[in-house]
Amino acid sequence: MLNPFYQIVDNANWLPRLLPVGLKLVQLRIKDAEEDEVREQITLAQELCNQYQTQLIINDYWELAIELGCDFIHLGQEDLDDADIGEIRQAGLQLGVSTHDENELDRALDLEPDYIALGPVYPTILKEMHWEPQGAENVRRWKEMVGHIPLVAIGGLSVERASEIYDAGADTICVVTDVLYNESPEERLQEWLELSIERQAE
Ligand SMILES: Cc1ncc(COP(=O)(O)OP(=O)(O)O)c(N)n1
Ligand SMILES: Cc1nc(C(=O)O)sc1CCOP(=O)(O)O
Ligand SMILES: [Mg+2]
Repeated sequence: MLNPFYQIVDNANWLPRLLPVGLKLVQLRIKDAEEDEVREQITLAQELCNQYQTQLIINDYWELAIELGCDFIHLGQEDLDDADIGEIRQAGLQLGVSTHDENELDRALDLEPDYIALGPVYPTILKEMHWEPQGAENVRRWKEMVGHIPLVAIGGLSVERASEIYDAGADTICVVTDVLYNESPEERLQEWLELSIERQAE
């Protein structure tokens, strides 16, 4: 089962701050870096996540993830164009896939992924998106369509917006800025963890 709270970080240096608070599911999402730098970052993230028994998911770099013995990757639709899914599965990696519309969802479902992400649920300031915000209504629709596959909601989510999105059917909520751009990332993460523990108890 995926943890109900999922944090994306852009650098493994966040991990010594966030893992001691109790973060159990984290994605390393590095953009615009040399391969050696990414390799170092993944290795550091693996060491730290192992210490805290936290699930590490590598974004984009599926070949490095295989080389370094990672066990979970996240790929978007453009990443899928270049990825060798057979090699990824052969290496035993779990796979999460992004979706933004029903065509993308069909493609993702064919891959029998370990989770499906839907975004952007709300407007995000992190990156330019070509899709209108999905809203709680599409989270509900996606959950009906993905069935037993865990559904990850991403994009513009905050502690204040979380209950509506969990209620709509998201199994896990993934964020970047709500924690990392907060005045106190550790305190904001603590709020998320308390909320998600309450959800798990329900
Ligand atoms: C959990 C989660 N959902 C969606 C994404 C976005 O992936 P992608 O569309 O490949 O875009 P980039 O993140 O690579 O810019 C994600 N990373 N994680
Ligand atoms: C990386 C990413 N992918 C998205 C998608 O919809 O596929 S939304 C997103 C950014 C999420 O950041 P924040 O929580 O700060 O809005
Ligand atoms: Mg990607």
